[in-house]
Amino acid sequence: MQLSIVGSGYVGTTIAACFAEVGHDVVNVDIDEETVATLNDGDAPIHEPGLDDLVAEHAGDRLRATTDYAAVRDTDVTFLALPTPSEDDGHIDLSIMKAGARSLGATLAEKDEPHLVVTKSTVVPTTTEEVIAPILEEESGKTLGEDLDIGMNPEFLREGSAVEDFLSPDKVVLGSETERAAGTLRAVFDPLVARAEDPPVVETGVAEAEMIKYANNGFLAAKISLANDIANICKEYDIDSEEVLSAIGLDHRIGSAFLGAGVGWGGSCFPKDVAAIIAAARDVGYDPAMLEAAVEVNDRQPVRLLGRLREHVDPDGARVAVLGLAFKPGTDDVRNSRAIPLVEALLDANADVVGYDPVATENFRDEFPDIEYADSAGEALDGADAALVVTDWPEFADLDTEFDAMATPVVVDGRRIVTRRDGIVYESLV
Ligand SMILES: NC(=O)C1=CN([C@@H]2O[C@H](COP(=O)(O)OP(=O)(O)OC[C@H]3O[C@@H](n4cnc5c(N)ncnc54)[C@H](O)[C@@H]3O)[C@@H](O)[C@H]2O)C=CC1
Ligand SMILES: O=C(O)[C@H]1O[C@H](OP(=O)(O)OP(=O)(O)OC[C@H]2O[C@@H](n3ccc(=O)[nH]c3=O)[C@H](O)[C@@H]2O)[C@H](O)[C@@H](O)[C@@H]1O
Repeated sequence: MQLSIVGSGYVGTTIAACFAEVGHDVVNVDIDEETVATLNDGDAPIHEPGLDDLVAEHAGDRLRATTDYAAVRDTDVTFLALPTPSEDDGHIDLSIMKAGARSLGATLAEKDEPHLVVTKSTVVPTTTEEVIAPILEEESGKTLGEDLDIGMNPEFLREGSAVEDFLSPDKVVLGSETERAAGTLRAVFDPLVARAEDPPVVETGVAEAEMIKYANNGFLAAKISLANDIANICKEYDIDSEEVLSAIGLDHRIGSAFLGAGVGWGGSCFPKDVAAIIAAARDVGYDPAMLEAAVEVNDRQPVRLLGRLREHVDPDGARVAVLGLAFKPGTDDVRNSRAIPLVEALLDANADVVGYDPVATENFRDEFPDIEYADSAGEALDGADAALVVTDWPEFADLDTEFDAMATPVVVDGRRIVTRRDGIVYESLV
């Protein structure tokens, strides 16, 4: 089929390359000329394992990119994969989605045949039907259910495993309100579902599909926060939280995934999506106490980590190595990294901060240009009065003699990743 995707970032580029891989012809529309040029050169504008190879294979053939929205007129289906950031008060910011829908609608005014527009972005319930669809109708002159259809297909890929997650999904969620839209969505996903050996395909309403995404992210974030709540109790009783959490994970009703206790969750989506659904719930008169508690526990973890540090070292004037700047291992993305509130608090306490991350240093330097950065963990630890481990990069598990170069070997581990114990003061957050 002929597909178009508006927005070629983490999601738009990943799904474009994967849709091309399963046999569709795909055109990405993006306002960023560098992104478009990079894609057309056969390179991926974002770095994800396996993505470069897919883009290189299909660019110029089944995959192309342009800044010109008119390209969507030669396609049957358009996916909107645009940013949906947070407003200051946590509400979803739909301004980019609205702008994209306006441009898309204006372009569709010139197309006679019916067209399906699918929300791929994470949007709060009723957005597609009550915000996007009216803009599309107004700009295109088309009528919903006649020569215009809408759908909603939430994305569950994780950064660092985006291609694998999209090509081998746990589930495919297809939200639609007409049989024609449902049939077109099925046709788009049939080759992927066949290739992935038939994952469950959930066919549901548009608003249900929007809510499934928030429920998925909200539940995962809350599961981590509950693990942290339990781990914090264990810590106060000097009980090994890892023993406790790995044991409960054996209960098939709980499962071991996302029980990793530590300094908490960050990234480009959990914080914004949990905040957005809390705000959307309050807008309709419901106070989501569990989701609010998940945020509260999460916000406390960096504070608790600094408290553990203060038990051993006064940060005022101390040289503190911050190991791990990315929001999670396997990515250079620092959006809402837990290192951000920690570095802010250390600087407020007049600490001398040196940061290290295997791949995220340059992105973190954009946020904190005035702190020192090291090219290795060993260099960061050399002469340091304390170390804070914030991201669970596998290489940190192998650190050993590097700690001997510290001025005072105090290691406060926010992710239970460091294995060395003898000859250092080791303090784990949980
Ligand atoms: N990043 C992730 O891991 C996941 C993100 N999502 C959701 O997918 C949506 C997109 O997120 P990302 O791909 O991470 O965003 P991104 O920020 O990586 O990419 C967005 C792209 O849209 C382009 N753009 C902005 N305004 C535009 C316009 N008016 N017309 C055309 N292109 C425009 C930007 O140039 C950029 O290339 C969000 O709703 C997000 O919550 C869902 C699952 C996973
Ligand atoms: O909507 C999105 O953008 C995506 O958000 C998350 O994916 P992502 O943010 O890439 O990363 P995760 O692997 O989920 O980790 C999120 C945060 O939770 C933390 N985490 C994760 C797992 C765990 O056990 N403990 C824990 O603290 C990580 O360090 C990280 O800061 C979801 O896992 C994806 O399904 C979803 O599509």
